[in-house]
Amino acid sequence: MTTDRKRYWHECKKATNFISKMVNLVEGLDDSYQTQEGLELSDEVDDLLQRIGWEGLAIAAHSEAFRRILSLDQEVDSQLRREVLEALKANRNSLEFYGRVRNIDWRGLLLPYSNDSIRYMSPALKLVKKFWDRHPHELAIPPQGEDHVITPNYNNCRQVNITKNIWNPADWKHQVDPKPDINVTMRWAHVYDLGCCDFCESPHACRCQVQSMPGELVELVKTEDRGIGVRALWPFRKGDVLGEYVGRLIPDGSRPDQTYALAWEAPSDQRTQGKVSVDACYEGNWTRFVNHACENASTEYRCRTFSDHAAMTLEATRDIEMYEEITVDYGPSYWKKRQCRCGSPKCYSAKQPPPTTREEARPLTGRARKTEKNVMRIPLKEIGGEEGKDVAEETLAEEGNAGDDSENLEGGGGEEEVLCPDPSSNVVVHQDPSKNNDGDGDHPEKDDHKDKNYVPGDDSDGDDDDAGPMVVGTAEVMELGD
Ligand SMILES: C[S@@+](CC[C@H](N)C(=O)[O-])C[C@H]1O[C@@H](n2cnc3c(N)ncnc32)[C@H](O)[C@@H]1O
Repeated sequence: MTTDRKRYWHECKKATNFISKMVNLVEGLDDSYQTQEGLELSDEVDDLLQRIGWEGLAIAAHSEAFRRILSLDQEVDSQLRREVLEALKANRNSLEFYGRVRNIDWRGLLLPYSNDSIRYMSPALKLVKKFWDRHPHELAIPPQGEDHVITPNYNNCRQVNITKNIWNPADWKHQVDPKPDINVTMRWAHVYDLGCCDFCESPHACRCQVQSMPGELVELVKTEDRGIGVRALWPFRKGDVLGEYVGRLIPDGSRPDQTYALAWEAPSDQRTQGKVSVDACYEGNWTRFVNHACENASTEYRCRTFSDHAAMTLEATRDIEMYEEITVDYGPSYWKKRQCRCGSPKCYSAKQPPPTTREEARPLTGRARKTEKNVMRIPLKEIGGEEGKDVAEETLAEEGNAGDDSENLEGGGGEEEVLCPDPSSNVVVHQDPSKNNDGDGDHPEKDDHKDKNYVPGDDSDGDDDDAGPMVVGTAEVMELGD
């Protein structure tokens, strides 16, 4: 066994012992806890379990510091312990996301107790079926104080997580240059000169990968006024390649709403300019949720050649602290017709008065409604929704309340999943009945998608869906006409 594996194995063993102790403590089985302090501790643990559940406790159990905090053998300042426990309770969702992105096998720690009726245990084990079968970047943490986990969606379709770009010839069928039948971003396609690998300098397809570990260590959070954003769960360093901006590769100019469209351009070949866009509105990964900052943005997009293709990467331009929101500068042109809310004195939108209400926001972006042709909108009755009501709203939070041993944790009463096929593709998009997010930062119930007349790309409601060009780092996000 390598040292790392050995260390991990020891940590798991310690976490297992810790959980066993906690089970005994909660069940009052261990006499050694029947001291004055033990009784207090058992109350505190009980309280903690009601808030973060056994799953939260099992995730935290992998931390040496946390185990010490709840250890009777250690001299721990009770004030400090209370503060840590309070912080955990307040950040329960972050804790679960952390467990997910770090692949912590918290469930393995709890399974031995699945047949005993330990207090609060059964919701934790049932929870797996719903909450934990989602990719963590298909879920966003709500603002502090709220419990609902948010499922990001766009135009009522869940924003699914993918790991690779999608090239579908159907998206390119009217295209002459490049021709529809070949994915031009691939190195083996030899349509454009994509240069050598940026990392190993190989002129041929190589095995280089964007490191997935640090890149995955982020969580989606609902911001107050900028929709969903991304927060670091790891201290990144300047120069780290955090991830690849992936999505559907579509011809430049083919989608009216460019909120999530990023121009793909290989710097080694001028002919690539303005040809391909990486559109991540429906399929993409966490990088699409990185919000803009006019000043001191922490990352930039770059076009890199590596592995078997040329891709847009998101790279740290300075050190990023753990828990800091990751930002990128979209460039001034993106904000010509949108209102930036970064709050910086050097804000691109500073010349315009910031909208204080949605009403005031309208003139800034008020435009004629446009129809997004290649998105199929399914009438409610076809998807089993209630007449007169938009797509059903259930939140994962209802399913995922660890302290609640209710029936719907099992799955039946939870989320209704509807398939929303994009007619131009083979990819099936899951239509999401839960709360929406269209990037405007408003309460989901009041968002555009509740509006029957909502048309993607319409900015008359001031939510900045589409407007001028967006420049990110060295790349430019396509400007699409009306
Ligand atoms: C690429 S998306 C970023 C993720 C987005 N917040 C979401 O919830 O999906 C870009 C959109 O996010 C919102 N946004 C990002 N940064 C912003 C900022 N500084 N001020 C206002 N809105 C911002 C705008 O609606 C923008 O069109």
